[in-house]
Amino acid sequence: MRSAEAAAPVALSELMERAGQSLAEAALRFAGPVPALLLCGPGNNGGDGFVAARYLHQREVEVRVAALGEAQTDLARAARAAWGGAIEPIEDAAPAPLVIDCLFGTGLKRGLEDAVSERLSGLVKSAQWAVAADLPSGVEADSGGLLSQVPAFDLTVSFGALKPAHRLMPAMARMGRVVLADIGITADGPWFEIGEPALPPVAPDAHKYSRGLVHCLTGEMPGAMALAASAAARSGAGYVRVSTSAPIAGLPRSVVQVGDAPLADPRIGCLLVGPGLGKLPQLLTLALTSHRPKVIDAEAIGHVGDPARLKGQDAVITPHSGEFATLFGELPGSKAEQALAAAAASGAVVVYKGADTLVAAPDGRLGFAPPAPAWLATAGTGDVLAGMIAALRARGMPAFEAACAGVWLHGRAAERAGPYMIADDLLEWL
Ligand SMILES: NC(=O)C1=CN([C@@H]2O[C@H](COP(=O)(O)OP(=O)(O)OC[C@H]3O[C@@H](n4cnc5c(N)ncnc54)[C@H](O)[C@@H]3O)[C@@H](O)[C@H]2O)[C@@H](O)CC1
Ligand SMILES: Nc1ncnc2c1ncn2[C@@H]1O[C@H](COP(=O)(O)OP(=O)(O)O)[C@@H](O)[C@H]1O
Repeated sequence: MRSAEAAAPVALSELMERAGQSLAEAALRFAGPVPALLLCGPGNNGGDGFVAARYLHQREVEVRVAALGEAQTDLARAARAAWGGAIEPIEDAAPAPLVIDCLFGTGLKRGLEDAVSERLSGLVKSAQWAVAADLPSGVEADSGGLLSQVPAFDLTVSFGALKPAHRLMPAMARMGRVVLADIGITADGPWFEIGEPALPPVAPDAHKYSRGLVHCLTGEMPGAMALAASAAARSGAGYVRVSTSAPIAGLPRSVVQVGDAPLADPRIGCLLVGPGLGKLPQLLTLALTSHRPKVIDAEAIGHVGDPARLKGQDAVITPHSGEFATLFGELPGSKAEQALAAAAASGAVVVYKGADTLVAAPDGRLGFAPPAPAWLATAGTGDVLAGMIAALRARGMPAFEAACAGVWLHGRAAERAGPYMIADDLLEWL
């Protein structure tokens, strides 16, 4: 973000003007012309607040401004002077129906003082609408951590680009709706928000093998693999084959159940191992003898042991936090940094699941999932995701793109399936 700012073709004062105007417009559209209280901090986040106050006043909204100390940057000082209206000390500020938090943004270095964070929380709780400028004050921009108590906002207006905290827990749960205001700069980092994927078209001369063969290795709990294999079949694979020692109930009839099959079969577009595997590490070892692309999920992740075993395997791994810790131990840094370190250590694309799923590639690319419904937190949804990614991989998408596409489609399917869905229902919405 800071490098984007430095490279921006427009003056910083103009960026602040645009940020403040966007904030005012977004708050007005969201809350309507109700009396507003802007809380302005000492840095440029506070400067955005003074600009927004000026715009709201021009739009005939009743505005009050409360400041935390004096402005500390030239830009903020200029914005404060241009406001020209009264400024109350934050300790004395009375509540208002609309509270706009411009205390701190990306420059926050430590938690807010207790008295300030309590004041902020009190004003936010008593407001009808609470809006945060760029980031709620107390949120650490890069990690998504909370440096002090952060109340729940209804709307967060991010300037120029989303920051990691907009997509990482616990911060993302405090932001309400997040909107991105275009202020004329673009992010230039290696990370991005995963968007709707462009899926490979079905070629006019396609046949079932060219559309992608997913081969699944079943373990001790065939139900989990039934979910994963069904998801692969519903995600456009031309052929889904399950090797199993006993017939699995509940699989679509189009999914072929076999005994042993050679894993070196060049028609295999993706091998899937893990869902329902149980205590059968030998099946992972078998999968790793194949040179075909693979998705490694669930218990199979725990059987890897040394992440370096995955080097050269062309693998996507899909751990939740417990499986991640089993394979990689306690890594330092934010969830994003941990996922990137894990991808580098294993050479695999890492789908680090949870309420804030992200996808990391060994080359440093990092995709943050858009928010998905919390009702995905139900048994078997991870199996469905693994099957979806395996199908997309078999259809020819590269590992990172297939993982990102699977995550995006999974979240949207859950939205359509509704709050009382079970993992089986998700299959109907792929
Ligand atoms: N990056 C960009 O391109 C743009 C940024 N803008 C705004 O500028 C913000 C960043 O501005 P700044 O870098 O000035 O940072 P902030 O406004 O977030 O605050 C930083 C200031 O607060 C002090 N500080 C940090 N933590 C504190 C604490 N706990 N208690 C007391 N003081 C503390 C710092 O020493 C510094 O003086 C963004 O979040 C955004 O709102 C916009 O003006 C538009 C353009
Ligand atoms: N609170 C949540 N909000 C959004 N998605 C969630 C939440 N909790 C879990 N998920 C998603 O649900 C899926 C659960 O997968 P996993 O933990 O492997 O479950 P299982 O092993 O039972 O299939 C993952 O895709 C994860 O990202």
